[in-house]
Amino acid sequence: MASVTLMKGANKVDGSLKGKVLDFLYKLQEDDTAPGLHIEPMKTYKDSRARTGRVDQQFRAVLFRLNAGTEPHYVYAGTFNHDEAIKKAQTSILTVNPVSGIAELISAPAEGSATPPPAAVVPPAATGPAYENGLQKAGYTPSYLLEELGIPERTGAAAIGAASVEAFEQVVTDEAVPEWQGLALIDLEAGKSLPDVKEGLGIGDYVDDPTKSEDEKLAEALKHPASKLEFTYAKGSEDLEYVINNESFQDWLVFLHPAQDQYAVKDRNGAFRLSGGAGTGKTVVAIHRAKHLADHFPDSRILLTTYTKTLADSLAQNLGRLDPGLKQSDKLGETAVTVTGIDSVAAQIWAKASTEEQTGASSAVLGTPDAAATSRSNDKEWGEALEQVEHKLEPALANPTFLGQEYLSIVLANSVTDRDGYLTVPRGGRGTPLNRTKRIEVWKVIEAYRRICRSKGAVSYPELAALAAEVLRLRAAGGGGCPFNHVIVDEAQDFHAGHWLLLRALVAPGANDLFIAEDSHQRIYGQKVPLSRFGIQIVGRSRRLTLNYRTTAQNLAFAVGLLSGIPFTDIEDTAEESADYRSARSGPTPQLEGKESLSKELDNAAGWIKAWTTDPDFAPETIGVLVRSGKQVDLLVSGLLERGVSTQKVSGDKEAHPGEPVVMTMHRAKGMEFSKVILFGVGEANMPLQWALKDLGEAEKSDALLQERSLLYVAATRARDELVVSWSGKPSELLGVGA
Ligand SMILES: Nc1ncnc2c1ncn2[C@@H]1O[C@H](COP(=O)(O)OP(=O)(O)OP(=O)(O)O)[C@@H](O)[C@H]1O
Repeated sequence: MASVTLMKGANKVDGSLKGKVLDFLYKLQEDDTAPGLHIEPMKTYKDSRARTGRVDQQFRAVLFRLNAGTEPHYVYAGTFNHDEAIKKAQTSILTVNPVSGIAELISAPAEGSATPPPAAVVPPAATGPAYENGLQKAGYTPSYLLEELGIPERTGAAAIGAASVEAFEQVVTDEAVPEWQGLALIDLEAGKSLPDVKEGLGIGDYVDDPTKSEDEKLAEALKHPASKLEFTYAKGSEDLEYVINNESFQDWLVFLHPAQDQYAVKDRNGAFRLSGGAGTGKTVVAIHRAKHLADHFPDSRILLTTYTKTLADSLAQNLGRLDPGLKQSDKLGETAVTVTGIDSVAAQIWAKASTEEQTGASSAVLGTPDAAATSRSNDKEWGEALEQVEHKLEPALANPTFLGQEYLSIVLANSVTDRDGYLTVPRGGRGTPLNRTKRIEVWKVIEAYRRICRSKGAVSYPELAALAAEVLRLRAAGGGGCPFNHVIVDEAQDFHAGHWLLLRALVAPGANDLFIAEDSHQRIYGQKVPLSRFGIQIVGRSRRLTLNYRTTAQNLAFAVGLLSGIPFTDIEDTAEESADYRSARSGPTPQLEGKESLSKELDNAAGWIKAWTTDPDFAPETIGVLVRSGKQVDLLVSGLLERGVSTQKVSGDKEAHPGEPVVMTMHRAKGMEFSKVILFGVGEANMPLQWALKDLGEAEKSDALLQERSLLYVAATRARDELVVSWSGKPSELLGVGA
């Protein structure tokens, strides 16, 4: 028997070779002395542990053999063409970094060669705009980086000497530079302090233990949190299969950043909030946390929830990928992980409540015992209420946006059921002040709204959430307990007061009760409401992720630029930063293209899609064309078809099929990602949507504008590799590019 650790990239072999690699590794685990494996040491080597093994006639596996326990342990570094494998085995060294204690595979120049490893090459000089290197600015020197972190002086010098963003990225993403070193340099360059960088990577004071053999030290180092960025231990044959069969873009299933890992597994003594820019892995952490809690508390009932059904379906699918054996259940309150959208949770609780519970909840929330709740109301009923009631409200108050927000954030959030209650309830946090006379007028409309909805047997989604919360509250007060032990929320920035009431009622306050992943910059629905109002205390229990795994540094810079200078606050009203988001990937600069007519803009989009899809290996469905409104989706699909480009419209719960680029609204693209993205129609007429701002008061208008900006940020951050932004006529003011 032998045990095996796999290195990142182990899965990056051609599909046809995967089966052979797996066979080789199974046999290695069973018996490393089996003759068919041809495990051979190198004649010349830099590391005496280096071996190659025979995968087939042409391909060899590169391995490092450790004697650190009762059975041999192999670190598998990948499968390569015969000659390449020999060279890699001869020139690579598996070692423990003497300063950080992290395991790393480094390359040494081949015997007799004077060529230094790539990181020593001085990167090209700046070609783009003036670049201020954060390492230079902070006064770091190569010797300091070596002393404090163990980053070789040659790498440190190259990073400090980088004179452009591209040159810096070339250094930190160089294959010869261990991943943890690249990430540490990216963090330091972005201005993170050295102690924070060390903490983020789990680097403490490493002390060499002379009583241990070198192999024992290596085996220990492989367990360091930052070693897990590149090395993963395969427990048995199932683990081997899992890693090797992984698609290349699903590295997150196995290789977590130490910060991500920590947020996934650390016990919390109450609610906890994880924030972070788009693509920093909040969803990845939420999924890992669900699995971690299920593994560690096998008798518990866990809810993983988010804003929409589509996103919930994708969470369920990815949780299934992470752990195919994990019990998932659609039934609320089963010992399992339930993955479902928050509105569906509310609907299920209400539907299953007893008549007595429904009557009690309806009286407490709506002031009437008979909320039938058989259908859903929407904004239309506000229009009807305004028509039915004689009121003296000015246009800024007499509109569905203001009234809907007031109703949700003040009336429902505080279970106000009558006029006196409304006249005395505190309205802190609402932008538009209301004196007593105005409150009386507003209440008249609210009463009419409630009456109209009741006559239709309808409740709104927020009402349903508040009703479900009250059902649970009544049940818990009667000794019935809460349906869940742990609740994990993704995309929490869009949750409204009704949702927060429900979340609080779904799980009792206590250890690991609520884990909240959110990004205030991506709030595109609803109102921000302080969580403390709902008995959820996260002040001081909040952390941020800043490394973007999804998009290139160029796309990220563009997206973050959309937010710069605009103040954002998080769920607890604390200023939210965006300046320090960063990416370790590089790609083309986003293209901003204004055309004189819609027809020309369509020509342009068709041109991009045709160019991208000429490569037969490129999957067309990884192109996303995103627009502001549903109307534009239809226009685009037919306009592109006229130009010989067939696309698919994706809306609602519909899933995209392979073979065609996807056209959808920016709202629908929330939480998704594409290789290439065109943001189409980002002109003055479409963004911000003028009709959505009509008649709004100052506070509501500025919030609506903020949400339009966030929507553009959400849309721009869907692109992994390439981004094109186009418009016809004048550009949107949100782009800040001038006419
Ligand atoms: N440790 C990791 N290794 C490799 N890829 C990762 C890692 N963490 C995240 N990713 C990838 O980065 C992308 C973004 O991750 P994720 O969707 O979790 O981010 P997010 O913060 O939830 O983004 P958004 O807020 O935009 O929805 C995904 O493609 C994911 O696979």
